[in-house]
Amino acid sequence: MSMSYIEVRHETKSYQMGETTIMANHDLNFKCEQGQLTVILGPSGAGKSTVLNILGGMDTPTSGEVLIDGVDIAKFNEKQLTAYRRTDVGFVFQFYNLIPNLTTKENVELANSIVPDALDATTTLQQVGLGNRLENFPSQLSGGEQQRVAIARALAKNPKLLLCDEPTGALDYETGKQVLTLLQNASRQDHKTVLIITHNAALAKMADRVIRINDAKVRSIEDNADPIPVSAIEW
Ligand SMILES: Nc1ncnc2c1ncn2[C@@H]1O[C@H](COP(=O)(O)OP(=O)(O)OP(=O)(O)O)[C@@H](O)[C@H]1O
Repeated sequence: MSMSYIEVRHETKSYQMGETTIMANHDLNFKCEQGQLTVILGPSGAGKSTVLNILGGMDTPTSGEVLIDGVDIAKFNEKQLTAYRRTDVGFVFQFYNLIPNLTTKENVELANSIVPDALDATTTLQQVGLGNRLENFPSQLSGGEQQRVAIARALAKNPKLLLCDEPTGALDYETGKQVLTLLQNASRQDHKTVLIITHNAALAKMADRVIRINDAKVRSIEDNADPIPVSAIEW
């Protein structure tokens, strides 16, 4: 049997706070398939950001294995983690994290410039509907437009994996849907492995796989045979 793109095995992350141990992730086990969209669903404090940070090479687990394309990144040193974050992962955060004194195009080019197989910045911005906003600064764009720049920036790196932390958290309903459509397309059309973490249960319907976590543990894993296009989801 071939391996999944992501295989998380007995992943635990704990924090020692004086006398008490805080379990942020407690023996997580799950897989994500190449080219699929996976949603990790859970309430605040469930451990979602912790596992996303670990998958993105921004943090390392206390124990367990985190296999990405068959390689255990839990064993990586700082240098290997930096290279992994740089070339293999595109990040989309709740609050965009654009560089304020760079234009839309320059924000994407900056990300582009650090990887070998980058896509053209202008083309990628056109793809997310921002071909007419190339020379604008982030402060001149709406929240939804800024998030689309962030998605273009992530896609332009041409990463294998797209990690999204509450990507619609700061957006209104319709704008959120536009952004989610782009992420769904990234898996369906561009065959990226996409992972979204959210507390919004409505997003479960758009995913190929839904992993519910609560209180630091995986509570259920479900596959959708027929994920619904974002445009048809209501919440
Ligand atoms: N650096 C840290 N030191 C101590 N405890 C931490 C640290 N980071 C996270 N935690 C704790 O781990 C648990 C899980 O946090 P995490 O941020 O992963 O949850 P979450 O599901 O992403 O929540 P939210 O949706 O509110 O961001 C929480 O109890 C949190 O307080």
